[in-house]
Amino acid sequence: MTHGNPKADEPAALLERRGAVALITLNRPRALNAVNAALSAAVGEALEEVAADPELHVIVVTGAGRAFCAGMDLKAAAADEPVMAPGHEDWGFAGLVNHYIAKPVIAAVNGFALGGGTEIALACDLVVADENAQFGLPEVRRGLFAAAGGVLRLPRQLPKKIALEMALTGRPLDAAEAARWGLVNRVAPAGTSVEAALELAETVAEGAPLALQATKRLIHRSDAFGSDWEPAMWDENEREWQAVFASEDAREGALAFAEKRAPAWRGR
Ligand SMILES: CCCCCCCCCCCCC/C=C/C(=O)SCCNC(=O)CCNC(=O)[C@H](O)C(C)(C)COP(=O)(O)OP(=O)(O)OC[C@H]1O[C@@H](n2cnc3c(N)ncnc32)[C@H](O)[C@@H]1OP(=O)(O)O
Repeated sequence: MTHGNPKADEPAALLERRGAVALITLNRPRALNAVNAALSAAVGEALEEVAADPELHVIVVTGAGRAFCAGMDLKAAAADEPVMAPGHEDWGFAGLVNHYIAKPVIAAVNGFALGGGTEIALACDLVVADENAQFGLPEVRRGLFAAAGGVLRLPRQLPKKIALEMALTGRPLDAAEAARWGLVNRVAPAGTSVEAALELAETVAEGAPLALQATKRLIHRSDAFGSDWEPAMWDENEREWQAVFASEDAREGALAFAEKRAPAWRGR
């Protein structure tokens, strides 16, 4: 019996190409896109395909049906089935939450984002939430804790007392409250979060791929250093600058401006 999929052969994650934007959909709607080994492996394959495709510059992740992701598959865990795909530790669910992805990632949170679902949103660079979305870390109420980045990222993205209240009580935030605390960039009207996220992704994709990736890397790296980010980050900033400024795209960007035309990025 295939967990959560209406049909046995339906992939647990879908990959669609929208120009320079890749749309990855967690596809276990009957289990509210809970993360089991099949979904993690399918996400891993999609992410590896996107990472290797020079034509794809930005990623949008969303969920099929009425949930974004209801977290780890508790039924699989109860049945002692693996919840992470062996061999996909570097990609899959782990890849989504562990920043193994150089390209900017936007979460289109179309519904429940609980446990690992909120952890995916925390790991994404931008978050667009449906106005009916819910974010929460109920792990402690399941005998677990938010081990996929939740306890590590929440206090860096929200005020610590709010992070502690979420993680210690499992209390969910609705989209408006999540946006108020900075967990969400945009709240979209009900049912339009994917469309809004794709529009935002197209805006991001107007930037040069190498510059986008250097920007993402440096912002996350400097964030990791907390307040004492100097001088180590200036050295890293210089290394990234030298690489990007020497790229064909840096020259193309300047030329396009001078010639009053749109740039044609080559990703090198
Ligand atoms: C990974 C990087 C490396 C790090 C290394 C560390 C290891 C990492 C390990 C993995 C990550 C650990 C940290 C994360 C842990 C978790 O995520 S724990 C799970 C947290 N999630 C929850 O507790 C949510 C559980 N679900 C609910 O509370 C409710 O379903 C709901 C979301 C509030 C919706 O309720 P309702 O509308 O009433 O729908 P339901 O009938 O409950 O659900 C519909 C069907 O979906 C099934 N389902 C829902 N959630 C899950 C789930 N999490 N697992 C499995 N199945 C789920 C539900 O059972 C229903 O199915 P049917 O009964 O068959 O219809």
